Amino acid sequence: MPVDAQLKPHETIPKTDKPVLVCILDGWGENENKDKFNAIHSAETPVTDALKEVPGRWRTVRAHGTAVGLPSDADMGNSEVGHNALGSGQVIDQGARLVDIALEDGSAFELDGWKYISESFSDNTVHFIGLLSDGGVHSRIDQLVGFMKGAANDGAKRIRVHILTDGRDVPDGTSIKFVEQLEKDLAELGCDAKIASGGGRMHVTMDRYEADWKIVERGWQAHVLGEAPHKFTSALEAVKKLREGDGKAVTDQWLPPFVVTDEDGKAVGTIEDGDAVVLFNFRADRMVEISKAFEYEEFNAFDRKRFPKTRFVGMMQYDGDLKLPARFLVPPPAISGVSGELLANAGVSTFACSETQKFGHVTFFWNGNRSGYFKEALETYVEIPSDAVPFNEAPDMKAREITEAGKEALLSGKYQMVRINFANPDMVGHTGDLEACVGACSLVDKCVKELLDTVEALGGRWLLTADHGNADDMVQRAKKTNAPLFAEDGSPLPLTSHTLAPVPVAIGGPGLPEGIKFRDDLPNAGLANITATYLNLLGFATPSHMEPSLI
Ligand SMILES: O=C(O)[C@@H](CO)OP(=O)(O)O
Ligand SMILES: [Mn+2]
Ligand SMILES: [Mn+2]
Repeated sequence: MPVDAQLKPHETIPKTDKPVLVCILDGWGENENKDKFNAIHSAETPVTDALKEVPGRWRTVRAHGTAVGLPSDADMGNSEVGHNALGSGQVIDQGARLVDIALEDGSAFELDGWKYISESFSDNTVHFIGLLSDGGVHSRIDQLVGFMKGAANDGAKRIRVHILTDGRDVPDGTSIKFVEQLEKDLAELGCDAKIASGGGRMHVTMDRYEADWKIVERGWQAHVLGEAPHKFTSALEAVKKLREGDGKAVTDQWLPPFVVTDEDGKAVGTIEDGDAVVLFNFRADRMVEISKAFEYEEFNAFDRKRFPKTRFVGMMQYDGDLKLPARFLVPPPAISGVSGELLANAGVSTFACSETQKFGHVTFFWNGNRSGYFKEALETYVEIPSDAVPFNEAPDMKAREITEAGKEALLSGKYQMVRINFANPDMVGHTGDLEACVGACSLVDKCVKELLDTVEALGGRWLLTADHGNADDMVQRAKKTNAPLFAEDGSPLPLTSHTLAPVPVAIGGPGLPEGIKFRDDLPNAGLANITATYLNLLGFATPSHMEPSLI
């Protein structure tokens, strides 16, 4: 669809010289389940509760499935698709769906990326590295199998898979079943195909936004060099043993790196000159660093020790600005006409801030998977460094620091738009620790108060929303009855993933003309409808290529 390059003034809402705040509560869903396992419901949230009572200025929107460009309505939302939608105002076919289509119609095997790696099939090894689950947030096992079958059909002699265990988009403990399933699939390929190395996604390879390069270094050592503190002759044994831990059980997300060896202790799948390497995750954020390690000649993040000359591809191109990686299997979604670009063209000054774990969400994903600025002179991006710990151990995260930075930006008078993301409900939600998550949600509610009070005092306008659910349900539930599920010892089975819940959206501020209310003819609105809504708050009309405004 052609996109508008310029914003036009809104017909009735005047531009304001006061700041407009857009605040994202990451992982804050509005869930029907309102028992104690809903950490938001259990938390002290007087501020966000009160917003629900304001007539015509609070509602929910859809944040999962087809409303955000995912293959089906069984797919939970996530930060990538959520922030893409919030930033662009469009429902775009996302990576998961584009890969499905390319596999279904066979086009994936006609494209340049596939031809490039095919040259390694007859004499070298083809390696697949990625997240092993059916979570559908970063990757899917059926897509991995689809590409491995394609490789075997096209003559690949030797396939090695380097697995990152999940337990975050899927329940903890499912790593075992996915390894069993993968081993069965590998045995059916009819070539020499094995799992070669692996580790938990939060500890090995899948770092993001340079929060901790050690994570990527561990992966490099295991996948490429065949070096890890733990060696096993079978991946299944590796996962089972490593979950037992050393006195204290370890969850799938946090398994240490391991290497699979033959009977003589030799790694079965190091990565060598001439090999092909495929990163099979479609989602970008956690693949950027490992892509740099494989692609960049000049590289200082850690000592690679050996830098094999590989035929390297991503499932997609992960960063449109950096053109990283240069080669890929399926072209990524083309996201154009995003709000950041239109606002920069209109001369609007913007401040964006979060902590490391969500920094790229409010910048990179928001801007349609671009890592740069549109007009640097108009944009200030502030990253507050995240702690490098499991976040139930420090559930406050950097919420206070983000609040301070946001208030300072609002009060400075330098910015017309201030964009904030609070990471806590999502990042603490992923730990499955209910108590920590309840505390985190209470704190975020207080931080929201401080920001809204600041906007109120300045006479500005604000919009508060979220990108998908997470903290709103912390327990696994029976499919039919929704009843919480418990382990044999009576402890609740933690839900570490996002949810399918819709998310709240609220608007307000003394600068907002009194009659402005949400319309009632968009019952199925989704996150993409929010973009035009905040553009309206900034005094601009809805661009023709965006989903309709909620007001
Ligand atoms: O941590 C992540 O990578 C995902 C879950 O897989 O969460 P979010 O989409 O909120 O970033
Ligand atoms: Mn998120
Ligand atoms: Mn998340």
